[in-house]
Amino acid sequence: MKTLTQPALLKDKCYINGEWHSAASGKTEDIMNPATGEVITAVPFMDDTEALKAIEHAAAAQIGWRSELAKTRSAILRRWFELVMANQDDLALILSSEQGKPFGEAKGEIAYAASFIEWFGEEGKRIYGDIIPENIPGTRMTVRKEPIGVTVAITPWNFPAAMITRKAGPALAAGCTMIIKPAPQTPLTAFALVALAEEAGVPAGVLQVITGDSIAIGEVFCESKTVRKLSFTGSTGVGKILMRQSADNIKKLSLELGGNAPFIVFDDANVNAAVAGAVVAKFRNNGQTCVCPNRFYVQSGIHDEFVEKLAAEVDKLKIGNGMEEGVDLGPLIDEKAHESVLKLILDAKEKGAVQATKRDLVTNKRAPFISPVVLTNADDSMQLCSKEIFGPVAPVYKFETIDEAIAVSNDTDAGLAAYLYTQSINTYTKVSEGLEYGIVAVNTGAFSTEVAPFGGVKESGLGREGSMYGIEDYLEIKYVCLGGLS
Ligand SMILES: NC(=O)C1=CN([C@@H]2O[C@H](COP(=O)(O)OP(=O)(O)OC[C@H]3O[C@@H](n4cnc5c(N)ncnc54)[C@H](OP(=O)(O)O)[C@@H]3O)[C@@H](O)[C@H]2O)C=CC1
Ligand SMILES: O=C(O)CCCC(=O)O
Repeated sequence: MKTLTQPALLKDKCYINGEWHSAASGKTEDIMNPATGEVITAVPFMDDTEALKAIEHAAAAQIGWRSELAKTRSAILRRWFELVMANQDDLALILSSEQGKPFGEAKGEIAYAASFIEWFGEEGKRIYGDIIPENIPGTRMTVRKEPIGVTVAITPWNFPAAMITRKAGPALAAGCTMIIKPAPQTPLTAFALVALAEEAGVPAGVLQVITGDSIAIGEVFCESKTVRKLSFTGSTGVGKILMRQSADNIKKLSLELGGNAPFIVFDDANVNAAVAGAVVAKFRNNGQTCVCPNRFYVQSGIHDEFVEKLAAEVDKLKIGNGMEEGVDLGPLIDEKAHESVLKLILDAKEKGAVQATKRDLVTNKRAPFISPVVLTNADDSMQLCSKEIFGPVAPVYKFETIDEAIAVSNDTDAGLAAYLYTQSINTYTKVSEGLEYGIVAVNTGAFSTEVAPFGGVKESGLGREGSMYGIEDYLEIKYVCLGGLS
C-alpha cells in the first residue's frame, strides 16, 4: 500500500477565510474507502451557519481579488497548477482511496484537473472587451467584461478533482471568488486541492470549501443575493431543484447534468476501432461518467461481430481495489449505486436482454463491486434505455437505417454527448448534424480536454465548461456609452 509523501495534504477540516475549521456544532461525517469499507477519516458536517459566513468572507475577498491585475492572478494560478502536478501521486492516492477509481486513472484525473488551472490562468489574461463603431454622433461605445462576483460550486463524487478545477479555474482567473461544496463521498481531494491553492498564494476568502448538510447549504447558496452564480455538476433532478431555488434572485447558473449517450456503430465502421473506443468510453471510471455511452446502437450487418468482440474485451477487464497493480475497474461509489445498477441489469434481463459476457454479476459482497457486462437484445421497454446507468453495463440495440439511428438517439430528454463510428463522410455529416447533443465524438471514444467546450443541450444542462467559452460563464458584459462629446 502506498503512503503519502506529504501527509499534511490529508486534511479533515473545512477551509474558510484562510483557516481550517471544524463544524460549529461539532458534528462530523465519516469518509469511507469504497473498495475496503474502511473509514479513512471524518470531516465536518457544517450547515447554513457556516455557509452564510463563507459567503460573507467571499464577498469581502472579492473586492481585492477582482482588483488584482489579471497577470497577478494568472501567476498564482500557474503556481497552483505546478503544485498540483508536483503532488500528483499524493492527490491520486487520496482520490483513489475515497472514490475507488484505479490509481493510474486517478493520476490521469489529477493531470486533467491541473490542466484547467493552467488553461484558465492563461485565458484570464485575454479577457478582451470591444469597441463598437458608434451610431450616434458625439458618443463612444465600449464593452467591458467584468467578473460576475461571488460564485459557488456544488460538485459530484465521480471526478472529485477535475469537477472542482473546471469551475474554480475560470472563476478565479476571471476575478471571482468561489465557495466549493464537494460531494459528501469525496471531500478529501477538495481539501487537498485547496491546501495547495493556499500554498500557491490564493488569498484568504477567495477559494473556500465547506462540507455538510447539502440541502441546508444548497438553500443558502441559492437564496443568497450575494452569490451571483452557481455552478453544479450532478443529476438532472438536483439541477432542477437548484434552478427553482435560484429563481427568485435570477442567479446565473451553469448546470452540467445527466446524459444518456448513444454510441452508434454503422456497418461500414472499422469494427476493431469501434470496440476499442467503446471500451474506453463506457468503462472509464467504471461507467460512472455522465458522458459514458448509455445505449449502443449497432447496425444489423456488423452487430454480431461487434458484440462478440466487445464482450471478449470486457471479459478481460480486471476488477479490484484500485490501489492494486493492473486493476481496470474499481468498486462503484457506494451500496446505493450498486443496488441501482444491479436493478437495471435485472430489469433488462427480465425483459429479454441476453448477457454476452461470461462473468457472474456480483463479485464481492463486502464492497460495491459489480462485473462489467454487455447485454444484447436490448429494447426501449427496459429501464436502462431511458435512465442514466452510471455503471459498467453496455446494452446493445440493433438498428437498420441512418434515419432510425438518429431518431432513436434523439428520443431522450438528455443531450450531452453522442458517439458515432463510420468511414463514410456522408454518414458522418448527416448524423453529426442530426444529433441533438452538445458533444459529438466521431471515430473516437475520448474527447475530454481543457481546450474544448464541455456541456449539453436539453435537460443535460446550461453553459459550457473548459475551452475559450468556459470563462464567459464567470463574466458579465458591461456596455459603457460615453455621450456629449464635441
Ligand atoms: N453529471 C454528472 O457528472 C453526475 C451525474 N450523476 C447522476 O446522479 C445519480 C445520483 O448520484 P448522486 O451522487 O446522488 O447525485 P446528486 O445529483 O443527487 O448529487 C450531486 C451533489 O449534489 C448534492 N445535492 C443533492 N441534493 C441537493 C440539494 N437539494 N441541494 C444542494 N445540493 C444537493 C449532493 O450531496 P448529497 O449527496 O449530500 O445529497 C452531491 O454533492 C447518478 O447515478 C448519476 O446518474 C451523479 C453524479 C455526477
Ligand atoms: O460530468 C462528468 O461525468 C464528469 C466529466 C467527465 C469529463 O470531463 O470527461
